[in-house]
Amino acid sequence: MTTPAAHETDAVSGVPITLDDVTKIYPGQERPAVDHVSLELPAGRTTVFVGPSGCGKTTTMRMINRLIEPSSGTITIDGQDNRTLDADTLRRHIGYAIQASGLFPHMTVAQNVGTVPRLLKWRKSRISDRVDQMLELVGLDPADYRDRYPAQLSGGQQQRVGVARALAADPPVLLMDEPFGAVDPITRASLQDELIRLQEELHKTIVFVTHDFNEAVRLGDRIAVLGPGSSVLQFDTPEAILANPADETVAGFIGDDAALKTLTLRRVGDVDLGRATTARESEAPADFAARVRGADDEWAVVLDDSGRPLRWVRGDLVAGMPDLRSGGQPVTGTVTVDSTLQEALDGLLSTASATTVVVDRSGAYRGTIGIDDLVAELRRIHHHHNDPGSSEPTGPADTVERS
Ligand SMILES: Nc1ncnc2c1ncn2[C@@H]1O[C@H](COP(=O)(O)OP(=O)(O)OP(=O)(O)O)[C@@H](O)[C@H]1O
Repeated sequence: MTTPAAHETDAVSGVPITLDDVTKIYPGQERPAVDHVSLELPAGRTTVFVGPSGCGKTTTMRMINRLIEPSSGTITIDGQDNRTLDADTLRRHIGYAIQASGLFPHMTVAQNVGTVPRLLKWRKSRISDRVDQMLELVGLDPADYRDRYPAQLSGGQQQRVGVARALAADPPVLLMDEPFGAVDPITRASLQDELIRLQEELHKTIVFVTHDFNEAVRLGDRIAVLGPGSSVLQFDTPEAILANPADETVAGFIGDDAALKTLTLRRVGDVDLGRATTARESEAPADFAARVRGADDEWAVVLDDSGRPLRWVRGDLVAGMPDLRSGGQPVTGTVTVDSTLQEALDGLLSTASATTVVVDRSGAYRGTIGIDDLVAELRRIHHHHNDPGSSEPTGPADTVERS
């Protein structure tokens, strides 16, 4: 197995994990909790196990770091059978974060985060530096937090410390068992954003267990939808599962809003932007009116002199306006190229023009997205995943395959 240090300069620091025909029958149980499961988890990617309570997600995950021993089958980590790895090697290679953080209540934040480095007998100064580095990574000021006890932290802060602890020895693999299950929805969303940011930087092989399909869509490069005995009902990119669920059970798990969930996977920058007719507010209405008539636009956009969108004006009313410094309706709900298409949908639902204005990072006008553009994009994605012969590019799904 390659050591974490050897990966430091690589784009991908994670390693592949393979489950080959793995079964777990708990003592005294007739039915296997995990029944002949085979899965290949790609290196440097987040794979989410999602499925109903009791289907065997946790058991499957815990067999990877041997907190649970399989009854039969083989699990390899970077090609090596995990039964041949001693406890220290497993600790060094696999971080583990669980629901409600699992922090030791009698230890400070610093002692909690330093748990695995201490077991690995790192020097004190190295542990201390690493603790500070990890706390900064998860957005907690070391000076403020390292000496607190878990009870002196909010639920979200505890989860951050849990993630910092799991990452402390820089393991290529990170197992996360419903790590954000015990916090409120807003904190949960911000922890999810943080994990996405961390993963963009770290490229670990992450295995993430959740009940929540929305969370799976948000975090997963791949989703394994599991049924009873951890049977793999579907294993694919979130987009492919949403566009083409393998069966009724998977479709039921997705819910009725597959299209809305798909919109969360695409960015505004992925689609061709529309072009509204625009004018600076210092311009004469007559010139603007002529351009709007030429383009046959129902709505047009007035920009300030720095190019930032100010107001929507009705095309047929422009000619009668005394100037462009007032009138019309304020442009609201703008999005940037980094926003999701769902955010664009939210934006356009709040405007009379049913169109969202897209701005760049400085707030200057870039283009528009209308409801027709969103419908066309959804059709394109659906067509791609339901027509194997199609060669149209699919953005995120292709990105996963390429890199
Ligand atoms: N130590 C144990 N002894 C006997 N049966 C167990 C044991 N641990 C789990 N099980 C059983 O194995 C099955 C799978 O449990 P597991 O915790 O892996 O499911 P899960 O999908 O993670 O569930 P949840 O989402 O509710 O956490 C369940 O039926 C559970 O009752």
